[in-house]
Amino acid sequence: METFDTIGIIGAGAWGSALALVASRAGRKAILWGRDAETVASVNAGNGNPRYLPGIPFKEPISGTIDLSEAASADLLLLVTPAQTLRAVLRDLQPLVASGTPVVLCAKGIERSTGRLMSEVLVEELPQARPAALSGPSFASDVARGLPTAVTIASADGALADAIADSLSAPAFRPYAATDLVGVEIGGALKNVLAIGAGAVAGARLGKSAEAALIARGFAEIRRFARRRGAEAETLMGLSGLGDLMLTCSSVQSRNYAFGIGIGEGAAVADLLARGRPLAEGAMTALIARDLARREAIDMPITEVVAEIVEGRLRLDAAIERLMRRPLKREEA
Ligand SMILES: NC(=O)c1ccc[n+]([C@@H]2O[C@H](COP(=O)([O-])OP(=O)(O)OC[C@H]3O[C@@H](n4cnc5c(N)ncnc54)[C@H](O)[C@@H]3O)[C@@H](O)[C@H]2O)c1
Ligand SMILES: O=P(O)(O)OC[C@H](O)CO
Repeated sequence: METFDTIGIIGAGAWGSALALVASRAGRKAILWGRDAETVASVNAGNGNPRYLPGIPFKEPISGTIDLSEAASADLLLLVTPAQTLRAVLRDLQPLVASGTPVVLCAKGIERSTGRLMSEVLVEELPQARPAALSGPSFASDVARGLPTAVTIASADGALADAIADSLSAPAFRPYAATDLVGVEIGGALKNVLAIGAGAVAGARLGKSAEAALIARGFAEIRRFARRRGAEAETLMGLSGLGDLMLTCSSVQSRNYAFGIGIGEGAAVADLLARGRPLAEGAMTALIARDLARREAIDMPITEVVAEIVEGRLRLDAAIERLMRRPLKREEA
């Protein structure tokens, strides 16, 4: 099996830092690239990442750098900047990455301007890379603290997925390898939309029954969308799908669920989206998924109302009424 001794992590936010800790715990040399010199200096001084993971000590060695070429020369790259920044980051990486380098996409989203999945953006901008994705129920702060976590690592090349899983496996971090890259990406991206919806229902105190109904029917939408993209139904029943829905749609630790709670409590979406707020990628994904669903005639009524709420064009009570008044149908459809 291939082994990857040095791992370059691109993006020194919460998830990038947590994954750098994982790589180090797995016995690899972890090179964490960040654009913020202060954060990088803090990591190198052994003071952790107080901006994104406050109060969590970094006990394992991580080499921080603001030099992209240093991280880009690693045996394996993890790309951990937000979804909408991926293309720009890949363009910077393009001249620095050796042919055949495996690149693991860790952002959970879809590109707004093109509707492309992260792996599609990767193929366009970094054709010399071997694509993979990491997804599943995993809060950065849990992982950084060393709490037990399981994720999926997917690549169309099963041997590569196995090798990446092996290289990142640590006592409290258990990766499962998979080959359905598209299914894993879709599960990770679209669960954030439902987390906003479930959070809104919780914030408005509409009851746990309503939350469960929204998650189950929203999950049917995700599976419909994934099927259309050629994903395997089984994939969505795994960690990057059902597993991540269970986590993200039930915990205030989730930025997307917390964003939804804010909406349900009556906060203005513009205020919740203001700069400096924690990243709630589902807000962007809702708009993209709604547009793609319309274009491809995929029935996604919950995604549709979440998008309209995020746009400030629909109130939560009107959204619920619209969903409840839809014509009755067979559950499996
Ligand atoms: N935080 C989690 O628990 C978690 C878990 C799983 C997956 N993810 C996914 O990981 C991705 C990153 O999330 P995060 O939690 O680390 O976000 P974050 O907000 O904590 O950090 C984002 C990082 O990206 C950097 N960044 C932003 N724009 C950039 C650009 N244009 N060029 C270079 N760097 C840029 C920021 O400086 C910051 O270091 C998201 O897609 C998220 O869905 C996060
Ligand atoms: O904080 P969130 O909502 O971005 O969720 C983080 C992870 O995706 C959970 O698996």
